[in-house]
Amino acid sequence: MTKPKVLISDKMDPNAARIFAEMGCDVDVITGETPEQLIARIGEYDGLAIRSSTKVTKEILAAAKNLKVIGRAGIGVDNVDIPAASAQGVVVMNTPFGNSITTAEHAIAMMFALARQIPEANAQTQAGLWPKNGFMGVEVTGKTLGLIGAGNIGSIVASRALGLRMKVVAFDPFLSPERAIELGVEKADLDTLLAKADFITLHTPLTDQTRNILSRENLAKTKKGLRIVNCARGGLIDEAALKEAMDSGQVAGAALDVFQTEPAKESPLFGTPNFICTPHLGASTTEAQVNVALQVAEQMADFLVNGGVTNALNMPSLSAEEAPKLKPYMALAERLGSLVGQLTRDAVPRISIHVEGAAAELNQKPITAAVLAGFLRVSSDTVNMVNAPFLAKERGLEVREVKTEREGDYHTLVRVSVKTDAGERSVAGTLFNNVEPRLVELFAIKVEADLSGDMMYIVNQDAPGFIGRIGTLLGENGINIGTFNLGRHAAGGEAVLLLSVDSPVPENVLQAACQLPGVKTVKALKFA
Ligand SMILES: NC(=O)c1ccc[n+]([C@@H]2O[C@H](COP(=O)([O-])OP(=O)(O)OC[C@H]3O[C@@H](n4cnc5c(N)ncnc54)[C@H](O)[C@@H]3O)[C@@H](O)[C@H]2O)c1
Ligand SMILES: O=C(O)[C@H](O)COP(=O)(O)O
Repeated sequence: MTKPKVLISDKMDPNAARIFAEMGCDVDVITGETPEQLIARIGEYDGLAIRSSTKVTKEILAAAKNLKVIGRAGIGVDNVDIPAASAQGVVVMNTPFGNSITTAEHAIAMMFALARQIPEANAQTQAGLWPKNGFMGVEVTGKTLGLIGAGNIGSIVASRALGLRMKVVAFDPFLSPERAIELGVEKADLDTLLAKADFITLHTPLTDQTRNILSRENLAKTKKGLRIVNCARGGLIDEAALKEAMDSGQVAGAALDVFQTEPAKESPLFGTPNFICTPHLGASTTEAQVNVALQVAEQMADFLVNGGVTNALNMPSLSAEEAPKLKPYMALAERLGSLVGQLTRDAVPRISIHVEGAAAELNQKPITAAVLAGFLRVSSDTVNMVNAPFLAKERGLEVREVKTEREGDYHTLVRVSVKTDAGERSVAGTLFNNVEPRLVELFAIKVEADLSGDMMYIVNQDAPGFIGRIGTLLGENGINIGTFNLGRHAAGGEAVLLLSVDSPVPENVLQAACQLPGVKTVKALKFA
């Protein structure tokens, strides 16, 4: 049997190459190539092991005729076109925890460097200036740290900051009150955090919701003299607005490990007093690099040699016998989880997954994992079916599984219910022809809808003429409706409308839909 061939295209700890070889793969380490060089080479490889430098674009994937798996030795996979990889059947794996401690430590190091102006004091001292009176720092003890994002890295930063006797205020819409108590942090909304924090540190992925979370408007709401640390992703801070806020004195210091454009060879922030930066070094310790290199090589080789799937972002972990039966259920489960996640803004302390009829005969674990992956992926693009149950536990989300073997109205049914402050809300779906996922119930209203692509969710008071008005609004804005699914409790009562649309609905159209008579809620939804 020919050995699988793996290319390591970014600088990686040598343990990765050793493990690939030991586990039966041929491995080449060729780093620093241009996209054109990679396109010319990639066709011969079964596996591609990367960090953040290699951008795995559609063009590279199109040339990767033999590629079966991409392994990211690290957390963020924003340098991989996952939809394109999935469409091509290429599994994308990451190592979700291997560099978390290291990155949290970098954030704390940056905070201290800012508080005591260490880089500039070092530079001036070494230049022979002995600037003894030029640097007056601040203590961190007793200060308030505003944590934006309280996931793996954010939680570690919180624990370290509490150890430094700081107060920690956390903004994370997916942080439950119970988990906040467990972490010892005060859960707050963003405006409260902005008003209270002496230091802010960011630990979220870059998503449509987090892009420019420190915008010009939000920077203006901060306490004067704030110090900011970003070791998560460039794009979370509006860099031009940050420069203005530093020049005006609103922000007393900023430390960035990540930039909107990387490599950041120039920036208006460079040279600004009290601005410090590192070249995306958050994960760069010996310990973290050994962790992620060993883990990515083990996972990828196990997949290429034995077919085992671990930490895949676009594929469930499954045995060969279970796979064909469970696959359509997992697609249904993931969509139901995603629907509930997208429609629930409040903290959710409990999620229940109830399988009924034919679904009750199957292994429920992968179904539950798929629901959790869909639900949690709304808040973090690094969630997969393997790490979702673990993350749910970490975040204090109680997961209940219920089985009813007897059939109800459908021969098979998966129901997902979440407990929120507003009460219990549930959605349910079935499989048509045993393979096609369909939503059949949405918050106690019977509907029938295929959850895919871009969609719009509208709750309105049932009244004549509404469907015409929404159709006209979308038509006038060039948005083509694919399917129209309507459900209501009773004529004239509350009705829900789920529309599939051929293109994303822009914010101004959502706002206009909100203004239509009788409309209570409008939300854009997106499904894989
Ligand atoms: N600088 C580096 O070298 C480096 C190293 C590792 C990770 N990272 C980056 O750090 C970030 C965090 O990683 P992690 O492992 O902690 O991820 P995680 O998924 O464990 O945590 C992310 C947290 O962000 C929260 N979140 C999502 N949307 C939010 C929003 N709109 N507002 C507030 N919070 C929101 C989520 O609920 C979650 O708790 C990622 O972007 C990752 O790529 C950077
Ligand atoms: O998401 C990550 O894991 C970090 O950004 C680390 O990136 P790196 O592997 O390129 O250092």
